[in-house]
Amino acid sequence: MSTAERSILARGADTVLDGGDIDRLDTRLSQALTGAAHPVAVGVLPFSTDPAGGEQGTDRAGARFVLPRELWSAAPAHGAAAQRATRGVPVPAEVTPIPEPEGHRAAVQRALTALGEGDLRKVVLARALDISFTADVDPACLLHNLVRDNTGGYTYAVELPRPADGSPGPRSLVGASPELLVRRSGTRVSAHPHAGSAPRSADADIDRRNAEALLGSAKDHAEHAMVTEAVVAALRPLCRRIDVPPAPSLMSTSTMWHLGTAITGELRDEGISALRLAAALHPTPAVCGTPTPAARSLVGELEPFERDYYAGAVGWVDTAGDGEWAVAIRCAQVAERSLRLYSGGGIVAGSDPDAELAETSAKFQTLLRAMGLDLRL
Ligand SMILES: C=C(O[C@H]1C=CC=C(C(=O)O)[C@@H]1O)C(=O)O
Repeated sequence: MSTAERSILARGADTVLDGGDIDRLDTRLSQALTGAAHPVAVGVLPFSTDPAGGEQGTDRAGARFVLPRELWSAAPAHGAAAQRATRGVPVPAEVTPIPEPEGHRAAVQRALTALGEGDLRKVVLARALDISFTADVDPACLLHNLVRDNTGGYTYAVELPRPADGSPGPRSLVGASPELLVRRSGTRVSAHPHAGSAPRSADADIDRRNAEALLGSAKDHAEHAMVTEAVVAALRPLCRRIDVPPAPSLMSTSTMWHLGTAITGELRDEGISALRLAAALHPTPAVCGTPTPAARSLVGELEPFERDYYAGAVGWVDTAGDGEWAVAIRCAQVAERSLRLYSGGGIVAGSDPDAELAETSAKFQTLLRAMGLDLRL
């Protein structure tokens, strides 16, 4: 994982811990970290934290932690990735959107109808893009280009567990997320939810106008406020002090503008690890919706694919319980010759199906650019 502050590189596995139950994993992790070669475990959480996920014999994506054989913590990696890597990302043979653009518009329309009927106030709907290649994709090459293009945020690559269906070959999740789920350093806790989006433009005037329109959009502020409220509600009982800016700020990546709120607090109890904090917050309405159960079930009904690790979290935790977790968005699952890209957006009252489709297309560009692909979707 590479951030604006540092990069962490973990290689090889001394111990691997799999499973769905985060509380049990947290306990097993602190035991395993005692006396480990390195004081850090790196890991990935799926979108669905169903306790059966990752258990033997089930095909649900589960949490996974690795106590690495080798570990380096270094300065940000962006300087070292100045040159674009071209080998390792072959020419695509076939591109399949799931669903087709019309299907995503229809799903947004159905979500808008659902918003008008019950207590649902927001749901995040995603679509996927399957790309097959004639040769293997090198995740390291993709990671290199993502690091090069994204000097802020959290750029990551993590190996995933083998699926229970017996598919061969390694799989990994590679992405560049702007969003901090949670960071813990001693008693200090931070979260930086992002929600509300507009595309960047190469034309400086259009780019500025897009940013201004986002800052002035009541719909985007409402969409954002639901995330901030949920994050504050989850952290407040755990904190003796919590600081929340009165309004979101304009954030940017190389492809998107967002509204973001930097929340900080002071934990009451240093006994709660960064992993337990991540589990207390996940899934926020930035990736699921409000209220969570109704949104989660609508996601399951309307999205024609499993999210697996998309919209989960990627991060690390150390012996002291400190750690940093990014929301696993702007990512692709890489499996030898195939890639699945994911992109989602929040639907609230006032959302427009065409604009939502365009927003997911713009968010795909983070990965497509790193692959050197100029695909208009
Ligand atoms: C769910 C995604 O983005 C989230 C983060 C920032 C802005 C978002 C939005 O405006 O909808 C999403 O909540 C994604 O990129 O797949």
